[in-house]
Amino acid sequence: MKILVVNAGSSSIKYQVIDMTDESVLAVGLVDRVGIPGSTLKHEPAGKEAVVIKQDLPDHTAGMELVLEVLVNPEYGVVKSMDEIGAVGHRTVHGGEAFAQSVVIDDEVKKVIRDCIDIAPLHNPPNLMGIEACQKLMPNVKHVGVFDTAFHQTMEPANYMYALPYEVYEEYRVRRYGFHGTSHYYVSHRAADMLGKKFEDCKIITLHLGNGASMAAIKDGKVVDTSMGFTPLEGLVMGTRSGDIDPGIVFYLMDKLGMNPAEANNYFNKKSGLLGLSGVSNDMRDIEEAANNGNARAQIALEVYYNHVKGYIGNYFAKLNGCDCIVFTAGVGENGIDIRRHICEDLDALGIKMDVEKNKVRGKEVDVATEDSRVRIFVIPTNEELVIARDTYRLAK
Ligand SMILES: Nc1ncnc2c1ncn2[C@@H]1O[C@H](COP(=O)(O)OP(=O)(O)O)[C@@H](O)[C@H]1O
Ligand SMILES: CC(=O)OP(=O)(O)O
Ligand SMILES: [Mg+2]
Repeated sequence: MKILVVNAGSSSIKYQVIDMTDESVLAVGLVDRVGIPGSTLKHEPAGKEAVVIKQDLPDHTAGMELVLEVLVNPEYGVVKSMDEIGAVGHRTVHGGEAFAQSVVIDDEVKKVIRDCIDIAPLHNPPNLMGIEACQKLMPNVKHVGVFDTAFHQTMEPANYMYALPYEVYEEYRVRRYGFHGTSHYYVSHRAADMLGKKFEDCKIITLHLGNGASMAAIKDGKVVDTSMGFTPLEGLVMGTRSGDIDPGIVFYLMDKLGMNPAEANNYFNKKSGLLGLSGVSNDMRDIEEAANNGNARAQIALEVYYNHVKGYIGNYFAKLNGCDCIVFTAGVGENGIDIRRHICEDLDALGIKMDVEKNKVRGKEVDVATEDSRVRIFVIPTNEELVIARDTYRLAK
């Protein structure tokens, strides 16, 4: 069976077609600037040259229509007709407490995703648009929702409850959920393989450092804690998100800058983080370049970034009572050689010692710890699409 995997963001649609007979990737693609003039689709069929199509796409349905056209194109398509696609797997960010597993999407499931829009305003609306566009265009196949929150549902109340009046948990489900679960799941299982141990016997700290960034502490096959919380705003410094701050700042700046709640939400989610601190960019490569050229704000942005990550390593070390390995993944984690080096600097008291020569790698599964490091340091490229395809296949076949 061939599976279409869809990750619909607010102005983008990422997709892959995976043949489950051997899990080979037949095509990957990205539709950019959905709903913004100047939309483009970049389609990369395996073993062939990439195709770029420029065509304005007013909404996600128009974007998905173009994707489906491209997939069956006689020249650069990867299937003869859409009948060859057996099921569609959708990355879905917030599933609240409803899903600890992936599910076949029906009206009930869509209602839960809709109900969570309030608490995932950046992610759930485009996810839902992607699902509805695909259901309209492919009504006869199963659509499976794979939730960022699912893997973290093993957390105990000690780690998922906030010290707020208990009623807000009961009435509004205000608690910590955690995100990027599909990625933490994938890399932690790969890490157990690299350790040569059963997943259930490992203590693992995973660092998903992308544009959005989060960490997880995993023990006995369960997530003990993770850095994102009620929304994907908590935790590490991200491209445009502040991560942990004193919540008092929110009220103070709402007053000083005259922001209403929606404006404040936008401020801490989209104008903060590396972008806000540096004034340069949300992209880590730009920040590093600016810092190397002497930009003091970019340098501070990097130092704050490292500091948050180091803090969580210590936090999770304590919560796990030690750890077998830490795992770097996602765009920055897989490629940021200097970033990884700075994060691991002066952690030898915890038994974390990096071999800086071995660390000079990008996008490969490697152990970059010294021989005598008590804790292994793995670089593991994440593969959320493969996890989504596997779950979709399991539920659809
Ligand atoms: N060679 C590199 N060095 C440092 N950071 C990198 C490198 N390549 C990519 N990145 C960073 O990875 C981030 C994007 O990560 P990614 O996991 O693709 O994000 P997302 O999926 O959240 O869009 C960007 O900040 C980008 O700068
Ligand atoms: C949940 C989340 O932060 O996702 P992303 O990194 O794709 O923004
Ligand atoms: Mg990502």
